[in-house]
Amino acid sequence: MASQSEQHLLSVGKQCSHQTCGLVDFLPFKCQHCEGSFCQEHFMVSAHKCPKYDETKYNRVSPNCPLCNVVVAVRPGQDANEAVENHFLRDCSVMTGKIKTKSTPTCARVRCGKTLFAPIRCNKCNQQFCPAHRFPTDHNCSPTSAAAQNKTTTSLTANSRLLNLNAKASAAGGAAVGAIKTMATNVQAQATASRASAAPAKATQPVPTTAATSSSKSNPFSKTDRRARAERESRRKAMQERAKKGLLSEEEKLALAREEAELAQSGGGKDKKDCVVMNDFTGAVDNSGFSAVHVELSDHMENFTIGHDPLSLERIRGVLVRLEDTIIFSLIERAQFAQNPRIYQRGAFEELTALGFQGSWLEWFLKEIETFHAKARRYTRQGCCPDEYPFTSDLPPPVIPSLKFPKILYPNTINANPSILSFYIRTIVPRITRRATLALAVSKRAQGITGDDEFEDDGNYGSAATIDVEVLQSISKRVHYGKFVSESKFQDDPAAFIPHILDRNRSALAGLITKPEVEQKLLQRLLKKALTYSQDFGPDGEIKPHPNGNGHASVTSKIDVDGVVEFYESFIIPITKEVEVDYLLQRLEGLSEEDIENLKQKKKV
Ligand SMILES: C=C(O[C@@H]1C=C(C(=O)O)C=C[C@H]1O)C(=O)O
Repeated sequence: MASQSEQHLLSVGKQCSHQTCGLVDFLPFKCQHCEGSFCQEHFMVSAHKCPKYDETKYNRVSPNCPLCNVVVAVRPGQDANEAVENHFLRDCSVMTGKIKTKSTPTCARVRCGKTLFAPIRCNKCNQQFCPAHRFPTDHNCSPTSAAAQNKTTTSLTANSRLLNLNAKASAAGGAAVGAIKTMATNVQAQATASRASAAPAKATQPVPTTAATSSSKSNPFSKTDRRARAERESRRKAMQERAKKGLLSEEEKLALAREEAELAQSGGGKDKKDCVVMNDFTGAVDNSGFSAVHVELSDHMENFTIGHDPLSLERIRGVLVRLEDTIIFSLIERAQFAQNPRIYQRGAFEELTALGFQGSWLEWFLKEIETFHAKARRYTRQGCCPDEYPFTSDLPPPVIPSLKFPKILYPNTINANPSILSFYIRTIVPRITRRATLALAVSKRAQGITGDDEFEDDGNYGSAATIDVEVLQSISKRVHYGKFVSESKFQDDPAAFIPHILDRNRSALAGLITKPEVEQKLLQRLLKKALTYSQDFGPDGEIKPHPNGNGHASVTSKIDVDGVVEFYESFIIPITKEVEVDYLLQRLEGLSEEDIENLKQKKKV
């Protein structure tokens, strides 16, 4: 029984209102929602399951738009998804094309994203941070030049933006994750849609080298319009200058690209050309008097319908680096299945013979898939500037008008696909599927199936051939990108190449285009990528450590890592260089001696 003084003390404190607690707390906490008194253990709304707490009124996270990085306001009770969707449709400067007013910057540290009212710029990586992350050690600083940093930021693809977005989502906590995930899905859908519906017509209109032109909507003679045009032109030129220094934000670059496209569409009084001639192949200014204006949008963009310098060696190499990922991941997919040699043997399927098709199962897949892709205008006219080369011939014309790409490559007839297909079937498939093939044989022997039948196949003809086509298309694109490399190097210094082209000196040309340091770095990078991408992860994302046949101990590997490197070293790089030399040998065809002399005088500044 408590004494009198203790009784007195008890009257000072308050009993915890939690139904199972009742502790007398001398410094009780008061819940702002239900106004109950609680001890330290139960004062949180979650601890006493407060009936008066409204989650939507309090725990709201305002997500950042993944495209324009503006904080999207979410009204009390409003679904975050809905708020974000509305932002996309009405306010997002990237989705709507409105030139973005300067938004308040946010902390560049991943999973922070705090709105910065007093940004602190890191003098190493040139990004802006909140006070908590202003030091390089607090924000995983990657010291690069301001321009490169800007470029890196600029070249964020939709996907990498989405990755950042997911990082923000997990940092932002539950309420926003759904909205951000929905937004991420829609961003991808929008990005795909906008890529698919990219208006190529604008990019094909010539861009006059003269000063500002009148837009078709305005009156070219009115003073007000002239001033508006002049302002617009001076703003465009200023942005172009900043673009050259890599100082534009992504949105500004998109705005500039849009400005260029609109200007190109208004086109000026000159006769329209089918193609924007991105280069004068004769060495003289091309007869249209036009030269394209490029805006660097991203180092890795292959989209030739958006103006950027398609012959920048840095951009081209960026595409080759990105294609390494595509090739590795598609090989990882193929490695799941046994070799299934039957799908590469002509006449092995009587069902195909009955259809009148004499080729192999894989050749049938190539024909059917490429027929559909040709109708969807995947293959532009040969020799101009395609970066997609079919493995089959006699394909139908596109059902929609073909894209009028700007002329980038010199007309040529080079197609290395027959060699790529043969090497793939004879060398890559057996090596990359060896583990699955041997595992299949073990399981067949366990069922008493022995001899050749052990190694026959796992019956996944459709899956294996579908992935085969993907691998072949990615290797083909990579190898034929050598043409862009050659055109870029040729334009840098035509005089260095022309004598060897005229002498048909393959080894001298090969010596000019070969960059051993680039190749060496590529093979080192490739090994790291293959090791990383092929790791097996557990349900919690942990790496499943166990030794494997590759000799790279302690990590799992879904693919023959050494095989990937060998494919590049022994085939992909050599055949790329053969394509580069073959392209150069055709580079002067059809040019007069005067044209060739003019070319010799040119040197890229
Ligand atoms: C592609 C280039 O040209 C050559 C081919 C290379 C390749 O196929 O990876 C790499 C360097 C060069 O030897 C280049 O210079 O980047």
